[in-house]
This record gives sequence, C-alpha cells and structure tokens, in this order.
Amino acid sequence: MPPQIPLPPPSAIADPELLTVAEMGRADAAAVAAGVPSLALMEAAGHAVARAIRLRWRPRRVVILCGPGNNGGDGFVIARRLARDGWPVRVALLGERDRLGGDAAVNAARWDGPIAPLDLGALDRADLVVDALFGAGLTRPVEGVAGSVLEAVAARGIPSVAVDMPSGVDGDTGRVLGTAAPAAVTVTFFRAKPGHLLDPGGTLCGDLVVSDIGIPAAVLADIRPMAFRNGPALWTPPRPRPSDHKYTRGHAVVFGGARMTGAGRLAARAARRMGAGLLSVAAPEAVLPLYAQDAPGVITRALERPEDLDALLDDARHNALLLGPGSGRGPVTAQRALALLATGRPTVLDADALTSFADDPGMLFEAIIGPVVLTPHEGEFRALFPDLASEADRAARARLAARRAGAVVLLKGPRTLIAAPDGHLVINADAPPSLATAGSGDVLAGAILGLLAQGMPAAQAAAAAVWLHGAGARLGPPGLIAEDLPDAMAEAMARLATPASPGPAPALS
Ligand SMILES: NC(=O)C1=CN([C@@H]2O[C@H](COP(=O)(O)OP(=O)(O)OC[C@H]3O[C@@H](n4cnc5c(N)ncnc54)[C@H](O)[C@@H]3O)[C@@H](O)[C@H]2O)[C@@H](O)CC1
Ligand SMILES: [K+]
Repeated sequence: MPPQIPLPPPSAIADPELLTVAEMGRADAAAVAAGVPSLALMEAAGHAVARAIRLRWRPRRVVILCGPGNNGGDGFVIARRLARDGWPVRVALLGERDRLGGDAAVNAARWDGPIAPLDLGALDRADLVVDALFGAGLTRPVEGVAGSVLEAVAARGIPSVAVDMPSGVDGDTGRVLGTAAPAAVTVTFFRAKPGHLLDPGGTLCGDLVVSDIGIPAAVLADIRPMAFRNGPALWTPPRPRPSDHKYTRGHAVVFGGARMTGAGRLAARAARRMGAGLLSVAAPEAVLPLYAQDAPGVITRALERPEDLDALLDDARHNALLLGPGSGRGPVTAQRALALLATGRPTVLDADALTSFADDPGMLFEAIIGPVVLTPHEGEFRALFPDLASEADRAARARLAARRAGAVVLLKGPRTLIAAPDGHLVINADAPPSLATAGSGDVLAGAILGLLAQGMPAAQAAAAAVWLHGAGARLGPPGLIAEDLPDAMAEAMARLATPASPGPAPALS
C-alpha cells in the first residue's frame, strides 16, 4: 500500500463538534459576554472569507451579494478587504440600505464603493460571486429576486463562495429552503454545523473551511453539543497492551448462515483485523469448512440444535456477537436474534437480522437490554421504522430510531449517521464512493464486532468502524472490493497509532 498517503485526512482532524444554529447563537453570545466585541467577530469572519478567496483565486471581477442581516454584514467586510487588496469588487444588496442594523450597518458604512440593488444584472461580467445573502438567520424559503439570482448563479456556472452557508441551506438539517446555489467553497465560523455535512447541504457547500473568529472554545462547556463529525478525535482505537493475551482481547462470534457464507467470512476477517483476540463462526455443520477455508485462525462451532446455541451463549467468554450477514430472513433468524439479545452482551444486528423483524419491530426493541448496534441501510431502516421513513430530516430520523430502539442506530448511506439512544449523533462525511461494492456492509458489521469484543462502547465502536471503513477504502487498491477492506482498515488503524489521542473524547456513550 502506498505509504505516502497521509492519515487522517484534514477534514477528520478538525474540531469534531457540530453546532446547531441555536447553539452557534449561544456561542456568539457567550463570546460577546466574555468581552469579545461582536464587531470584531464580524471583522474576523469577513477576513476569513477574504483570505479563503485569495488563497484560491487571483484577483478577478467579484460580486458580493449581501443580505439584510449579519450574513450581509460579513459581505461588506469581505468587499472592503478584497477591494483594499486591489480586487475589482461590486456589491449588490437585497433590501434597503437604511434598513440594515447593528454591525451590518456599521460595515455597510465602512464600504466606500457603490451599493447596487440586488437583481440579475448584478451578475453581469462577474467571474466570482460571494453569497452573503442568508446564513444562520434563514427563516423561510428563498424566493423572489434572491431566489432568481441564486438560480442564475447556478445556471451560469459562476463560482460561488458561500459565507457561513450557501444561502437557502438550513444549517441544522442540510435541507434546501426554496433555492440554493452550489458553492465552490463555504467558509463557516468557529465550528461546522450539521447542515454542512448532511445532504443536500453537504454537497452544496463544496469545500468546507471552518475558521476561527475569536470565539473561545471554552464556551462549548456550557453548550454541550450533541452532534459531531466523525473522526479519530471521538474515539481511540484499541491497541494491544504488553500484558494482553488472546483472551483479554475478546472473543467475537459471527453467527453465519448456510448460504451466502461469503458475508460471514468477510465479517469474520474484519473483526479479526480490528484486533479481536479470538473469533468463532457458528453455522450449520455442513458449511463450516467454507468458513474455515483460508482462515485457519477461525474457530468453527456447529449450530444445529437449540442446545448448540445455548452452549455458545452460556459461555460468557463469547463477549461480542454478530448476526445478520448471510443469515437468511425469517423466524429462525428472529428467534436467534432474541436469544443473542437476551444475553445483554454487545451485539451487532445487520441485514437479515433486521428485516426478520419487519412484521413486528417492537419485538426487537423490547428485547434490547445491552449495548446493541443496528446497522440498517435506508431500505432496512424503512422495514424497522416505517413511520419514521417520511421524516425528511435524516439526522432526526436516526435519532428518533435510536431512542425508540434503545440501541445505536447506524444509518448507512453516502453520509452514514451514527445515532445513540441518548441523542448523540455522529455524521460521517469522509467515505469514498468506492465503498459502494458488494460485501462492504458485511465488513463494516464485522469491524464493529471486533471493536466491541475489545471493550469499546457501542457508539464509539460504530463510529470508529465507519471511519476506518472509509479510511481503508481510500488506502485500498484501485477497483476496491470488499475482500480488500479488512486489511486496508487495519492499515488505516495502524496509521492512527500515535501515542495519545488529541484529548478526552466527547461524551459518546
Ligand atoms: N455575532 C454573530 O452573531 C456573528 C454572525 N455572523 C454572521 O451573521 C450571520 C447570521 O446573521 P443574522 O442572524 O442577522 O441572519 P442572516 O444574516 O442570515 O439573515 C437574517 C435576515 O434575513 C432575513 N431572511 C431570512 N430568511 C429570508 C428569506 N428566505 N428571504 C428573505 N429574507 C430572509 C431575515 O428577516 C433577516 O433580516 C451568520 O450566518 C454569519 O454569517 C458573523 O458575522 C460572525 C459573528
Ligand atoms: K450565505
């Protein structure tokens, strides 16, 4: 594998906290209360955007679209700073200049160029647009002239730099209210917001830059954010200690099916590569040789009669359990899942182990008493939580599901969400599309299993496995297939093995 690829990617080492729009307002207010003038915050915000622009482009004709609030106020700072650096700058304002208030009015007064009314003509001869129409104050759909101008920016393909958020994107949900123009770069302040990562907002943001504007990190202690961007700051991968032996590193069990044995084999390999000390595959006797093929370190256990299952589960050394990949859908799998859950031991339920409860999801949720990770993709999610499927806010959907199930819900997709029953949410935004390959979900389930066996709390194990899955995919060979992933994920994990994590992990249970 090419050693020159650095890990983690820059996005993942950024501050992990994600602030809702309301929390960001509290952070601003706390900074001001601590003595940072709000005008200084706005100046720093405008400076950060101007700097991001200068880093990417040589001077060119730029039009700053200013809105009626403080997002527009940032726009006036950007205009002043770029003009001072010799850029040809024009400003177009939505609404009346004399209706601007507070810091925005101060910065409009400091802008000594003309201010045109916002209309389509403002885009003529523009090589670059700064979208400073609406940020945190977006309260309703963008329509009218603002909507037409943003649509024209998109249609004409004029590169856009979004201030705080592409105007029209809801900072909490990533949903578009009315219309929004895709940005080449979005510069936000202090901490990213969920809407920067959740689609469609995440895609509309383009490159995301998070700038320090002088808000002290200490304000977070009172705010206690509940959402995080996935990355190694949230969890520490288990590392073998000198005193370890295989029994102290956990004994994971994959419950495999009679058909589709490849799914269980991939999961087993991933669990072992993540460091589980022992791994047993329990499956019908006839297919055990398939599970042992090319895996002499795997322990096989015949699972034919109910007593076989009892014997396995009675042995408390089997400390983490996985059911679902290749297990087949139906009452046998459902009954087996209930037996696993009754142990209260860390358990991953994936694929068929989820859809086997489609007729009675409540039976599954009632049985959950220990740390459990459910790993549905959207279709499996619909089967378990049909009433939540209509909830358009994907993060809210995952959180409601986790609360109802009393389990960590890992909602798979291009941006995978990990929601804990206590409301914590982790958004994974770094996974490459090469993961869209058969068996990749089986590897993920096995990786979570392997981390649980080593004692990681459920939400952390889920988040770490998802992140390593993406990091492994980036390290893997061209034409990535699921078989490549367990080894590549172990490589990614090894590259994280620095002496200490960046600090205490936020309270992820
Ligand atoms: N101290 C702070 O609060 C800081 C705020 N900053 C900037 O301030 C922004 C937030 O400022 P505001 O709270 O003033 O909010 P915005 O500037 O985002 O928007 C508020 C204004 O837009 C109007 N509006 C909202 N949605 C509309 C729609 N769809 N169509 C037409 N008008 C609409 C509102 O009536 C209000 O007049 C942040 O996004 C950031 O850019 C930065 O200057 C950094 C410091
Ligand atoms: K904006």
